[in-house]
Amino acid sequence: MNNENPVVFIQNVSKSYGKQQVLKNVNLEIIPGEIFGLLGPSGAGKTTIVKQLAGLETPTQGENYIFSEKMPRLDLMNRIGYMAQSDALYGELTAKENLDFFASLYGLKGKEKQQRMKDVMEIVSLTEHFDKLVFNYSGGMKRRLSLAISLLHKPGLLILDEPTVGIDPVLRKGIWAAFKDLKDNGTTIIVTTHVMDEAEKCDRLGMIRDGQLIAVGSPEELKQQTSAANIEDAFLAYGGA
Ligand SMILES: Nc1ncnc2c1ncn2[C@@H]1O[C@H](COP(=O)(O)OP(=O)(O)OP(=O)(O)O)[C@@H](O)[C@H]1O
Repeated sequence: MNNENPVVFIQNVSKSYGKQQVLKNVNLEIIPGEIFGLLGPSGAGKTTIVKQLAGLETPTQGENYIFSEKMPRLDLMNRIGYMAQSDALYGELTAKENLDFFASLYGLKGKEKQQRMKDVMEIVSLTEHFDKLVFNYSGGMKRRLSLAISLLHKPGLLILDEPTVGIDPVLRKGIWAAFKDLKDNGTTIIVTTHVMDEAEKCDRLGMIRDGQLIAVGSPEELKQQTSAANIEDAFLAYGGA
């Protein structure tokens, strides 16, 4: 931990939908410039956490702070990039038109907008598909376009819900290289995943099961503390079965 204020501060957060409690007293700090992974099985509560951080949901109890401001806050939206689990794209438009639409929403204009659209398409290796209708994109291409859109306004905090689902290993490697570059430029990144080799690439991980954070630490720390050979075994040792 360093002395800077955390980018994300989750304080005693619980969430219920009707009678079902899906988050149970979650406490977490995410520090500037780290890649933080939320790891857990389907239904554990990962999406619920990141939706709250993106300002799309509110907790039943507790508070979420981003850049020291209590969420949700509309004026923080231009400092946060959010990529949802399902792609929110316009199929009848080209990739370029989709980018143009979202870039305008973020207030980008003129040459800067055009340049930024090119840059983000390059990051996700879609440059040659700029003018293709999104309807004709594959699932993995749509994921990459969604990622490109989340990067348009150079957010300080990037929140990515299963960003690499449906993306082949070669492109996945490229995307993780892009995450490292963004991190090196000071971006803080949160990714949800249940892919173990991705979890290994995070600076720190939060293991979540049944709405509870059961362990937080670097992949090395988590393995050492449980004498596990890999993250999957560490997860099991913390009770993540
Ligand atoms: N709007 C909602 N109304 C009712 N229940 C919900 C709602 N959103 C989420 N849930 C429930 O909350 C629990 C946690 O869901 P969540 O989507 O956060 O899990 P997850 O860890 O992201 O899973 P996955 O990896 O499958 O996306 C699940 O039991 C889910 O059914």
